[in-house]
Amino acid sequence: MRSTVGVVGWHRTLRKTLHSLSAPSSPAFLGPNLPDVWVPRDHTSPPTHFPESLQWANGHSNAVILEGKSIAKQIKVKVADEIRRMKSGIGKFPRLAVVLVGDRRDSHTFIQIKLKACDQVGIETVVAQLPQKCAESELLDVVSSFNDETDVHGIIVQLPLPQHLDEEKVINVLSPEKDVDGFHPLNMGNLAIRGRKPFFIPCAPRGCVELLLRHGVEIKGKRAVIIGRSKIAGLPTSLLLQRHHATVSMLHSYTKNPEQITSEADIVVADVGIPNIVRGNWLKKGAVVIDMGTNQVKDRRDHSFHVSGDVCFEEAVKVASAITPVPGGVGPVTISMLLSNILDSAKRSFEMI
Ligand SMILES: NC(=O)C1=CN([C@@H]2O[C@H](COP(=O)(O)OP(=O)(O)OC[C@H]3O[C@@H](n4cnc5c(N)ncnc54)[C@H](OP(=O)(O)O)[C@@H]3O)[C@@H](O)[C@H]2O)C=CC1
Ligand SMILES: Nc1nc(=O)c2c([nH]1)NC[C@@H]1CN(c3ccc(C(=O)N[C@@H](CCC(=O)O)C(=O)O)cc3)C=[N+]21
Repeated sequence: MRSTVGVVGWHRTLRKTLHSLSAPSSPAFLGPNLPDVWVPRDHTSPPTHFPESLQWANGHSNAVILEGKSIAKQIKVKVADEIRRMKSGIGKFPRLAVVLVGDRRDSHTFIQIKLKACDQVGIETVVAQLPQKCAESELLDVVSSFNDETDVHGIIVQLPLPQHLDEEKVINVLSPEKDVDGFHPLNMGNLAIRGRKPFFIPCAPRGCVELLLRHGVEIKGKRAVIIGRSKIAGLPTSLLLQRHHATVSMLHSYTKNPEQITSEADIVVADVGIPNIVRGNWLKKGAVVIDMGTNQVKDRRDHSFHVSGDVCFEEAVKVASAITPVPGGVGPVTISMLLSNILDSAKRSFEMI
């Protein structure tokens, strides 16, 4: 079975020494009134101001730029340190299996970013690459075989899948205990219901909340508007923000007059996939803006690509009190949250937690 799959290979850990920074303790990811078991392990960070990481935008605005790269680096240092201690203590380390179908340019870019990050912290990876036209049964077999491998602690199936494949069927087959993306209905359902505990919280929503907490943005009682309802970002972000006691509205492609709704929001999260859809006049003065959009835009003249967010930054920065840049905002923190989820999964498997 595995012979039909291009297994790119095991990427042995480089265990590069990421210079040690002060070790932050944990924020309560699932909201302030949840039991201690909810508090993620100590490789994530407290709700504290990090003045050194704040930058002030130039021009007409004094919006704080919610920079994600340095936060991601700090989390990576903690994860790498734990993995180093795991390796020297019990001689084991985490392994991630990545399933990549087809040849979408953006998916290949995202996978390269994930593999590099795993390599930096000492997570071993294996990639199963399937052709665009692969049969659904072939994909399901690959996922099932990774479910059965005890030394695989996390599995990600890069989305979106080609249209002929049933995404929900594939995610259903994933073992919820290896579902480090947090997309399995058991994990998503448990995220939705107050008092319940998923094995994993999806990475982009965790990245969004980590950024808000790190920069001291209050979530409780705030009006949050999420534009987009995908299972990767929009839906779980709305679920996580309600667990943090925000009052949440979700907008989608059938929403009429979205700018009316966003202009009442304290926190606006954009997860649409359309460059610059969110304009400055969509925002209330002083709103906090999280731009999850990572759109690869082709330059008409030289055919090169650049990354653009869903928010028109130049306009929004003049209105917002704080805003994430693209690139360098939520994206890198999302990746560090994936590393944190994989480490947690390995620790659970080794009965270290
Ligand atoms: N930074 C990060 O960590 C991450 C970034 N992303 C980025 O976020 C973007 C979206 O990705 P993804 O969620 O996978 O995309 P999807 O296409 O799965 O979802 C897009 C969502 O936007 C909604 N939408 C589409 N058009 C409009 C509109 N005109 N007004 C309001 N809502 C609209 C859709 O509504 P409907 O449901 O009605 O179709 C849908 O819910 C991409 O740029 C992606 O790269 C994604 C995940 C993580
Ligand atoms: N199973 C699955 N899990 C995912 O988590 C998943 C997915 N499928 N499909 C696609 C989306 C998108 N996503 C991003 C992750 C990192 C960046 C990221 O690192 N962005 C960098 C720049 C990236 C670039 O240069 O292209 C930044 O914003 O600075 C962006 C987007 C995860 N997704």
